[in-house]
Amino acid sequence: MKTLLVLMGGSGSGKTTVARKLEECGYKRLITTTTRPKRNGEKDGVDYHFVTPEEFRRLPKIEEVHYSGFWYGLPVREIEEKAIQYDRLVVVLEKEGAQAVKRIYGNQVDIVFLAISPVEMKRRLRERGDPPDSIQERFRQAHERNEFDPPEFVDLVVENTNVEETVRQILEHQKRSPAISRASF
Ligand SMILES: Nc1ncnc2c1ncn2[C@@H]1O[C@H](COP(=O)(O)OP(=O)(O)OP(=O)(O)O)[C@@H](O)[C@H]1O
Ligand SMILES: Nc1nc2c(ncn2[C@@H]2O[C@H](COP(=O)(O)O)[C@@H](O)[C@H]2O)c(=O)[nH]1
Repeated sequence: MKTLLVLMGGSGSGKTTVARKLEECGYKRLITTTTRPKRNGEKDGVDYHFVTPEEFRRLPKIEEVHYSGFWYGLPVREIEEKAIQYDRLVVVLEKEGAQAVKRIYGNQVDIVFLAISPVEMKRRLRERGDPPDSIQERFRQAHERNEFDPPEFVDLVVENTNVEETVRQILEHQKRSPAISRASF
C-alpha cells in the first residue's frame, strides 16, 4: 500500500509545519528543488535542495513551476528512490504541481488543501520573519492565483487553526479513503 499525500494551500497556511508533523507519524517527505535563497534556519537537503538556475534546468523533474520569482520542481529521482523504500509519502506543492502529480499518479495521490484567510496569512508570514516586500508579493500572488479558495480537484479541505487537529483530520481521512488505502506505486 503506497500513497502520495500532497499538501497545498496559500502561503503561510502551514503546509511545511504540517508536513514535519506527518514525518513524525511515519510519512516520508519528498524534498523538492528550488532556486530561491534559503530562509533563516533552512538547510540544504532537509527543507529543499537549493540549486542554481542552471542546475535546476538540467535536473530531470516530474513537474516545475515559476512562483514568486523563483523556480520550484519535484525531481524524478526523489520520488523514484523514496517510493521504493516507503509506503507513505508526503510532499508540499502549489496548485499546478498538485494537479500535475494527480494526472501522473492518479488514485495514489491524496490532495489536502490547508485553508487560510488573507489576514491570518499576513500575520503568519510576518511571524515567520519574511521581509515586508516578500509578504506583499506573496499576498498579491495569492490573490492573483486564487490561493484562498480550494480548487475542485482537492480531496480534503482543512482549516489549519491547530496543527495537531489538522494532522488528526488528515490521518482520519486517509484511513477512510478506499482509493487511497488500495493504492500502490
Ligand atoms: N495552525 C497554525 N497556527 C498558527 N501558526 C501556524 C500554524 N501552522 C503554521 N503556523 C506558523 O505559520 C508560519 C507559516 O507556516 P509554514 O511555513 O508551515 O507555511 P507554508 O504553508 O509552508 O508557507 P509557504 O507556502 O509560504 O512556504 C510559520 O511561522 C508556522 O510556525
Ligand atoms: N509545483 C511545485 N510547488 C512547489 C514545489 N516546492 C515547493 N512548492 C510550493 O512553492 C510555494 C513557495 O514555497 P516557499 O517554500 O518558497 O514558501 C509553496 O506554495 C510551495 O507549496 C515544487 O517542487 N513544485
